Amino acid sequence: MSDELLIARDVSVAFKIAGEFQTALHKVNLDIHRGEVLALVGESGSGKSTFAMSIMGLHSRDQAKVTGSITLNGDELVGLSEEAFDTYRGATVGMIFQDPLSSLNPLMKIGDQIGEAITIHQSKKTNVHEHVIRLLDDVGIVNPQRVAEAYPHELSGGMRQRVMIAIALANEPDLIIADEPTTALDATIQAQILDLIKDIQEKKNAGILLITHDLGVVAEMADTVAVMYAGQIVEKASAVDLFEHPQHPYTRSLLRADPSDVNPGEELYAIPGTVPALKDMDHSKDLFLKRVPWLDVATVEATVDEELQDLGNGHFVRGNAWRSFEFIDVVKEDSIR
Ligand SMILES: Nc1ncnc2c1ncn2[C@@H]1O[C@H](COP(=O)(O)OP(=O)(O)OP(=O)(O)O)[C@@H](O)[C@H]1O
Ligand code: NI
Repeated sequence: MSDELLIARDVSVAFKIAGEFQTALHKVNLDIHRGEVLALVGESGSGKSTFAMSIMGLHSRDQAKVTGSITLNGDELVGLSEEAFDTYRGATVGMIFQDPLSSLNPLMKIGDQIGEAITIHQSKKTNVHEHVIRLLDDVGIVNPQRVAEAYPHELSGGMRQRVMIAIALANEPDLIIADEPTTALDATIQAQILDLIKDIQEKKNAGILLITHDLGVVAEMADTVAVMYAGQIVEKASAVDLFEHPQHPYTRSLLRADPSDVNPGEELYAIPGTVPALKDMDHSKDLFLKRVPWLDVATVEATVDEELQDLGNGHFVRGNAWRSFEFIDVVKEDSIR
């Protein structure tokens, strides 16, 4: 497809822990098209940020081994030198993180920081100030002249996140990676920032990789959803399909455990157990089976297919082992247990 922006194929990442490489990400395949918002969801420790960091070349060369292929606009990123990544980062990919305060320089005026982001990647130094003001205006900052003169600590959390977005947009990137962009913000501010990101995606036709724990955010923002568990994609589908016809037990469990979906007085479903430690991740097994109490694990010890199964309509799911079982809906399961 011609509007293909990011193509990740068999991307694996291993971290050197106590002298040994341990797999944190196992053969991830994902595509992001221009103008598409792809949400990557999964519990803490499932490997979401590890994937994002491999797109941005932020893994340490000695401590992490990245394999497979990631192309952006057709250019291969895996194996690029630090220097090559420096120029490409910010120019082609913009990043928005959870905590803007730690990414901003406390000693530098906002306007200068945005200006620096622009000048690093553009040879023309003319009218940097004008460009800075326009960017601040673009992200909905009402008094851009004044904010350009301010220091980070003088701004609220929501304003700082707007500034980070302005920096991410400074060079009109094709892809924006937003890793928990609103987790640290109040609900009202969160909604404003999400609107802003949505607006940018529409106006600039940028592709967005949105990493979040919040399924409400996914429902509102995402075109496509990829569900990650223990370093693997276990399911991916259009957002509508995923919410209406979740297949993998992990996806079903996540949906069931969504706090925004629970009625007052109702107990929230908690997925039993935890994501396995890296050393315990045998990717030839369905690593989630242990955490589905209503399946008889002993009889489902079968290995699972490496490839995601194509259910049609862009809906993919991993693993056949659990499918031969009469699957009891997670919701009903509560009353059975
Ligand atoms: N630099 C590193 N060295 C060693 N292990 C790491 C490193 N970075 C991540 N890991 C491990 O890789 C796994 C995946 O971590 P990652 O941060 O990608 O998860 P995540 O899905 O982004 O979680 P969260 O939702 O908490 O941000 C975890 O077990 C983590 O401890
Ligand atoms: Ni993360």
